[in-house]
Amino acid sequence: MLFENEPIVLKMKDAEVIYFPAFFNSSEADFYFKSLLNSVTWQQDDIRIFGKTMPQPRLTALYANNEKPYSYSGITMTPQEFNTPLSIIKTKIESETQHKFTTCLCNLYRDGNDSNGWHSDNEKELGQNPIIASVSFGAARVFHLKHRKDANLKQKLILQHGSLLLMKGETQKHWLHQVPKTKKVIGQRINLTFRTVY
Ligand SMILES: O=C(O)CCC(=O)C(=O)O
Ligand SMILES: [Fe+2]
Repeated sequence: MLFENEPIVLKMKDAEVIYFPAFFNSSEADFYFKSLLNSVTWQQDDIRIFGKTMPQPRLTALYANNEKPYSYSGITMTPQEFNTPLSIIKTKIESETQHKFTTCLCNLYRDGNDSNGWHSDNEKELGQNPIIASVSFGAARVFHLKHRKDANLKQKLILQHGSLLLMKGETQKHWLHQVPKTKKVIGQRINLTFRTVY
């Protein structure tokens, strides 16, 4: 199809969200899915929520081109150096966004029971109005956004294999996002969130 990778700018109050459904073509996306599944050092950390310790409901890994750690949900992750596939993907995203990223938080959702609860990427070390570039490979998953103050304002997207989602401007300040569990029988999904950690 001719315009399949035209970016979709979501009409959202207090937010700037842009979705590229086919940022990678299907053979590139297949290649990166397999190569990241094998090359990323996936681990399951314990998180603290409301004073309770529990295993995170997905596997994660942190990569960066500096030594700065990243902390969220009561855990502090120390980065490893970027591997080859992550570096290539980072360069392609930097050329699209005209923004330099330092860090990539990788998520592996093993099946529909893995998830990412309501949060915003508003950690201090990301600075004000951070740009977050989120790449998805593998099983398509639902992604919800909801406004912090106005319960009527919601968005639902299906993040496709090979897609890119950009969240910028005041999105993190005014909106929360999540990847809910699903009862559907689905395969693994890899998500990469590129960030700049100051
Ligand atoms: O898996 C996703 O699409 C979202 C990941 C996310 O929100 C995060 O890592 O902060
Ligand atoms: Fe997030």
